[in-house]
Amino acid sequence: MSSTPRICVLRAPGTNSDHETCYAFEQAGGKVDNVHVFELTESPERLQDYQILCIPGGFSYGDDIGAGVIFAGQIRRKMGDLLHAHLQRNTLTLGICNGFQVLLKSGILPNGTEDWTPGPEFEREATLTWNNNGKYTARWVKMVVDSPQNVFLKGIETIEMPLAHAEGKLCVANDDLLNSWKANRQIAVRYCDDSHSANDEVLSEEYNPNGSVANIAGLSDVSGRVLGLMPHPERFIKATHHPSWTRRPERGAGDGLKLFQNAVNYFA
Ligand SMILES: NC(=O)CC[C@H](N)C(=O)O
Repeated sequence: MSSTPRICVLRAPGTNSDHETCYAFEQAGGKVDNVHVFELTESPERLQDYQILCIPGGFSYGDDIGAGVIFAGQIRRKMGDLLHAHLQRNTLTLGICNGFQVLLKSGILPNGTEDWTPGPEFEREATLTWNNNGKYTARWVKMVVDSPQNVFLKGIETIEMPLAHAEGKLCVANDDLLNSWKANRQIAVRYCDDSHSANDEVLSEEYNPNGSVANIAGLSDVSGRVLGLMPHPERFIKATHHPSWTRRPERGAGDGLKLFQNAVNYFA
């Protein structure tokens, strides 16, 4: 395997964060292609060329019938075997915001590399739905890492990033699912308060803007090779992206770059 991983940033009609996401992976030292989903459905074998697959943020298919639902259906029906083979290899998969919605609504999360099977039918026990405030909400949030085995989150304990979404509230069908995520360390990141504490008690809108169950901002699969998160690491690539940068000592790279560097360095 090459020491410089090839990265497929997969976009659909309505995706809007693909260029920033490509830039983030490039800054981390990866070799990136910005690929339209139809290119992959026409030439499925292309996915074998990549070590990292990333579904970036945006409004794929206009969020019609629920954010990420149509793109997720495309993945299950038209690219299922391809994705299954990708997950089985020693690859990484990242979904940011709309990408997380796609991973969850296709079942790639929480099932991940171990248990995901493609096909038209599947039982979904978790979803991302409308924020408690009923509005598209854009603001910076603080998070604590709860899944240190996830490749993307290696060495990160707390992190700040901006979020920007309408359908970011994670809901689960039952407590058993939540408990299994805890047992398997699948809760990747949680929204937290200024003292960086977060447990299952849902924090106020100031800290957990969508009202996600157990303050969950992102999920990992069991292997730690798949990550989906609502906030946008690609929007904190430089220290000066932070809204308080003039009052902070940090210069150079922003903390969001670490996720992309961790992914690229996994193949070094
Ligand atoms: N930034 C994004 O990817 C937004 C995701 C989706 N369109 C939503 O509003 O929920």
